[in-house]
Amino acid sequence: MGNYFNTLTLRDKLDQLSKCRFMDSSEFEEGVNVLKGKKIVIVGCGAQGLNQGLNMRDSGLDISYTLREAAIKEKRASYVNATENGFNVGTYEELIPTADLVLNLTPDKQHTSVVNAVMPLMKKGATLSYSHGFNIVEEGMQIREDLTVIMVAPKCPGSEVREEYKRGFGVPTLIAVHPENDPEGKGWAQAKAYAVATGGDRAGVLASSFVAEVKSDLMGEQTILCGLLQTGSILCFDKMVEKGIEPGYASKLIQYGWETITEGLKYGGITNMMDRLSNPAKIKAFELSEELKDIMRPLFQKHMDDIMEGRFSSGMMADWANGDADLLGWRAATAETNFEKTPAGDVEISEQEYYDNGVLMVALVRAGVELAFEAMTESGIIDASAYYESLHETPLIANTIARKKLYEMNRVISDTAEYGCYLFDHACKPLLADFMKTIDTDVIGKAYAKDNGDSVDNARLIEVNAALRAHPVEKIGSFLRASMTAMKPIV
Ligand SMILES: NC(=O)C1=CN([C@@H]2O[C@H](COP(=O)(O)OP(=O)(O)OC[C@H]3O[C@@H](n4cnc5c(N)ncnc54)[C@H](OP(=O)(O)O)[C@@H]3O)[C@@H](O)[C@H]2O)C=CC1
Ligand SMILES: CC(=O)[C@](C)(O)C(=O)O
Ligand SMILES: [Mg+2]
Ligand SMILES: [Mg+2]
Repeated sequence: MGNYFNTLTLRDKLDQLSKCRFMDSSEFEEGVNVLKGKKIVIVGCGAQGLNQGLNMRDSGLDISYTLREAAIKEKRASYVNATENGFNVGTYEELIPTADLVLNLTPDKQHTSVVNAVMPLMKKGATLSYSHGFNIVEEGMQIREDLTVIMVAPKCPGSEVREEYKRGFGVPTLIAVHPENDPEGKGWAQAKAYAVATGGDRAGVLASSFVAEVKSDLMGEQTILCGLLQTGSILCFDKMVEKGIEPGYASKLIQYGWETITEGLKYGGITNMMDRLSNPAKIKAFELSEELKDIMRPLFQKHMDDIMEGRFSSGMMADWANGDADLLGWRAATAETNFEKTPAGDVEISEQEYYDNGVLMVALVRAGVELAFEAMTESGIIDASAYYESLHETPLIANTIARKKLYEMNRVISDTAEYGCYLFDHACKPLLADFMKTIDTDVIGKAYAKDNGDSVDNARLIEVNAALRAHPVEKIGSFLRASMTAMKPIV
């Protein structure tokens, strides 16, 4: 086994990276029928496992969970998750032999051992499914040739896969069939039905590839989605406290601010988020984000290059081999940050105040979304995939921070995402040190007001508005959001 992507010719790499077809809703008219009555066994009842299973059962499918014997014996969280939600739970030997589909929803670091344990028990002609392409692409896992291998990858943290489904919406999802494993030609039909069962078809589905999913997913999670929200939370909090803002207020402004300002993003792209600011504040946010883009662009490109060339994966797998020493150490260090240790204050902050007093946060979101989108599309990832992985998923990650700060984000996202988030954060904080020295409470913690009140230069405002609307993420975004007719507000 080795990195499958690195064995491909450049032509094949580009071909696999460019697999990205936005699927029309008419392609899902069959609903879940292809999977009706099929035995679907989920390995692992964690962030994706539990929440996908709940959605799929509500969609009428036969779902059960198979866990490690130790998890059952010790009644671990995964066992409690499954049984408290009324699911049947069994060992591999009990459930895998009769399974029509086995969904591998265990942590990426466990995939090789899990698949090696499960595969011999799988009946002839069954299907193995993943929600991330890491094991197939970065580790080159070989699957028994009679088995069908598919991927249904929600572009969303597990908890929000369930929350959006309960609202009657869903989350954007990439589906794929592994070209080496589709012996009966049933992969796409099963992947489509699975995407309907999780609610993904209500948000948008891309017919993608294992390669395109893994390279874009690693990039989104390390940079804009988790890395930058972590760095931004810590830097903005420390700056406000340094400048005398009451810590409880500062904590609340950040904890709930990302969620509030990115709701504007989810509904109307960067344009709508920026339009929620006053004209002077919009121009200020634009100028700050232009500066942030210039400072952070090399770091975003480095992450994209490390992911494309396999350096990220080999670095993370070295930590796996070292007992997750870095992951666990960095997780503990995050818990010790002042932002994490300061509860949100008992203070009223209106929806508009989160925008008005969070101009720097708005600037960070614009800079991060555009940089991640640019780095991905410059490296062969198609715009629709880059949109789901940068702009649309940011509010879904922000929902987890609103629940229980960075702790909750890092708990819900995969260990792979968490590891990459810390890598980015460690590099980005020093990179922004000089920039942060120029920052004061006029752009974070207090409402931005120019010296001369709210007048602006019209020519400059027109120039800023045109620049915001001209970015390619806004063009593909308005197309994709047009099909999100079932999108609901989070409150
Ligand atoms: N987290 C997310 O939001 C997203 C994750 N993904 C992908 O989904 C997959 C699952 O990730 P995620 O939900 O985060 O995983 P979690 O860490 O939340 O799930 C852990 C589950 O896997 C079980 N498990 C751990 N190790 C083993 C093992 N060696 N053998 C059998 N079961 C094991 C655990 O059971 P036990 O109680 O025994 O430890 C637990 O049930 C990954 O491929 C990830 O990349 C994709 C999109 C988003
Ligand atoms: C939540 C999600 O999409 C991530 C960030 O890719 C992950 O948790 O791996
Ligand atoms: Mg992801
Ligand atoms: Mg991921």
